[in-house]
Formats: sequence, C-alpha cells, structure tokens
Amino acid sequence: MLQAKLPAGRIRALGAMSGTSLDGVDAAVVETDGTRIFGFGPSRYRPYTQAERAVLARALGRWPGEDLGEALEVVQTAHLEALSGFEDIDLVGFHGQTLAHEPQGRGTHQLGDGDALAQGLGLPVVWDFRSADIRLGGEGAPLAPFYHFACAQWMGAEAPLAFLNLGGVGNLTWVDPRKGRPDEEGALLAFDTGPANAPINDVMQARRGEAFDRDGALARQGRVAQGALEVFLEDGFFLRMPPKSLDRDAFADMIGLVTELDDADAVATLTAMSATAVLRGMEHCPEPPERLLVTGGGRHNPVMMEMLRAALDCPVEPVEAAGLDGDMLEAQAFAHLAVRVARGLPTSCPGTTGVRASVAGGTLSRPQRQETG
Ligand SMILES: Nc1ncnc2c1ncn2[C@@H]1O[C@H](COP(=O)(O)OP(=O)(O)OP(=O)(O)O)[C@@H](O)[C@H]1O
Ligand SMILES: CC(=O)N[C@H]1[C@@H]2OC[C@@H](O2)[C@@H](O)[C@@H]1O[C@H](C)C(=O)O
Repeated sequence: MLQAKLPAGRIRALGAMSGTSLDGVDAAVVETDGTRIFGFGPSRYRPYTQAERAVLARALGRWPGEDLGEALEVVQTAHLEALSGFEDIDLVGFHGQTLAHEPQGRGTHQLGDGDALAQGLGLPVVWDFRSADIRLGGEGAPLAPFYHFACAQWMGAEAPLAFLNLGGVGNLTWVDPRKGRPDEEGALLAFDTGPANAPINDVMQARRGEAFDRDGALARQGRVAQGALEVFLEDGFFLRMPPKSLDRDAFADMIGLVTELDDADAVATLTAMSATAVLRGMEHCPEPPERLLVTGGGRHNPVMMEMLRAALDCPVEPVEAAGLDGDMLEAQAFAHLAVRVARGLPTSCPGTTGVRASVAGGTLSRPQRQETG
C-alpha cells in the first residue's frame, strides 16, 4: 500500500486547486505529516487562457458521462504544466475543477483524471476528495477547514479565530486551536457563507467586458440599493443552520435584483450582498473569534474588506498578517489533505460538512513507474 511507500513523518506534498472563478490553477508545496505543518515550499500560478476559460465556463453544470472531452483536456494540460518541475515531491493532492455541486441531489463533480495525472507526473496523486463525504451524508464542502486547523496551530493561536475564503463563493471556518485534533467535537465549525466574487465578476464581464472589479474601484463609486439587499437576505439559504455548502451559480438569480441599477450601483450592491452574507455567517460562530483572517482574491477588494470591518468587532485582516499566503492557501490545503488521506486521517467531520461521522475522503492513484526525484 502507499502508506508503506511514503517516507515516515513529514513529507513534501504538492497541492493544486482550480477554483470556481475559473482563473487558473494554483500549485503549492507544504511540508507536513498530515497533522502539523513544518514549512511551506515553492508555489506556482498557471492561468487559464481566455479560450480555456471559455471551454470550462461552457462545461459548468455538467456531470460525468456528459460531453466533457475538451474541458477535461484543458484541466489535465493546465495541471500537468502547473505541477511539473517541483523538486523532491512525495505526494500530490489534486482537487480538479468543480463543475457542479448538489450535495443533496446528484452529488458533486470535480473534473479531472487523477490516474492520468499520476502517470503524467510519475508521482502518487490523491484526488476525488469530496465524494466519500457526500456518500456519508455530508455536504462535500468546505474541505479547507482541516487545513485551517493546522494553520491555527502553526501560528501558535491560543484562542478561537476564524478564516474566511473570499473566492467565487465564500466559506468561513471557526477554529478552536485549544482542541487537540480537528475532528474533536467543538474544534471546527465551517460552511459556505454565500456568493463572494462570482456574481461581481459575472456582472463586470457582462456590462464592462472586464474580469473583475479591480480594487473595488467601481463598487466605491456606487450606492448600495438597500431594497435589493433585503430581498437577497430573505433567501432560505441564510436561515439554514451550518454546515451548508453552495454551487458556484446557486445565487445566479441575485443578478436579476440589480438589473435595473447602473453599473456602479449594481456592483456596489453585489459587493454588499457578499459582505452581508459573511456577516450573517459570523453570527453562527460558537464564540466570538479573536480575529478574522481573510484568504482568497476578495481580500484584495478594499470595499468588501471595509464593509466587513465596519460591522465586526474583531480585527479583519488578510491571512498574510499571520504569515500565511492568501493566494495559495487552498492549494496548500489540498497538499495537506492528500497526506491525511494517504495516512488514513479524516479530512472532514460533522462540524465541517455535516457528515455523519469523520471521514477520510479521496482516491489514491499511483504511477506505474514512480520517479525517484
Ligand atoms: N485586486 C482585486 N480587487 C478586487 N477583486 C479581486 C482582486 N484580486 C482578485 N479579486 C477577486 O478574486 C477572484 C479570485 O479569487 P480566488 O482566486 O480566491 O478564487 P477561486 O479560488 O477561483 O474561488 P473559490 O475559492 O471559490 O474556488 C477574482 O476573480 C476577483 O473577483
Ligand atoms: C464544491 C466546491 O468546489 N466548493 C468550493 C467552492 O469554493 C469555495 C467554496 O465553494 C468551498 O465550499 C469549496 O472550496 C474550498 C477550497 C473548500 O472546499 O474548502
């Protein structure tokens, strides 16, 4: 079995994440034994070209068995490029590209072939991280929380804190670092908060032909339409208790609430919707966190960050304030999770996905001929 082939103790794992924004593949090295973080290694960003992004965008919402050949080719090629050339890697964690996510319905679909990637890289690859959790009644997401727990311990945190990922979708993890293990009761509470950047990006693309609202420049010129914000907050998702998760386009209809507004007011209102969804999420924290550490591209949006700061009592800081890398945190998470899978350690628990019991998700593929270094 693989466990016997991996070196004991800390190993160098390489993780890859292709996020819901469809911007590209992040790849990053973590030195970890699956429990503790010992250090961080190099990282790389391999953007999708416009043409590749268009192929992936067309594939959104599709399930295995549907016409996916071209999209699979994009995902495999980009990952092979992103993950090649790192030195002394023992194990790879490959998230793939989420195309569809219906935890209470058809399941979850991350496009990508871990077997082929293992052959291509000559390295063992852990993939399909989410399915096992869903089979056991979980949401299959978010999965970064077990890594957030390790980060909190690496930081030496002594009091509860929270991590917020502002990607296409937002997700929040409340961590109690005083607990011994991430799957101990009360150590973690995690869930998706709502849409984050995806609707802003969609409106920027449709109205301005731009990929996103750089530095919140357009939102800053606009006024928030309170009526639209209130209608948005009436969505049943906000009444659900966590854990809960979202598909990228679960809130695509919210764009209809801003159709009548001019560009600046529309983007300001969507920004306020995403920030307010986070504030609603913060109300679920079992104890007030001593700080909120923000990762993902949304931490670069000062308007979104100001909205959070204005409404929260605790400091709201980019994860860099704690010595972490907010552009690579999720890629690192899948490196760390891969080691957990290979060692049979859980990757989710009732507090993070609502799964019935802690579960080690993921499938392991080994290359027929493993490279030596
Ligand atoms: N300078 C900036 N100003 C405003 N927004 C920004 C800036 N930089 C990045 N973003 C936003 O962050 C997004 C990318 O975030 P990120 O890479 O965390 O998303 P992702 O990993 O694809 O998403 P997810 O975590 O949902 O899978 C961009 O599409 C954009 O909306
Ligand atoms: C199904 C899926 O891919 N979900 C992503 C998405 O992007 C953010 C949010 O929605 C989170 O639930 C998850 O990703 C992060 C990395 C996670 O699993 O922790």
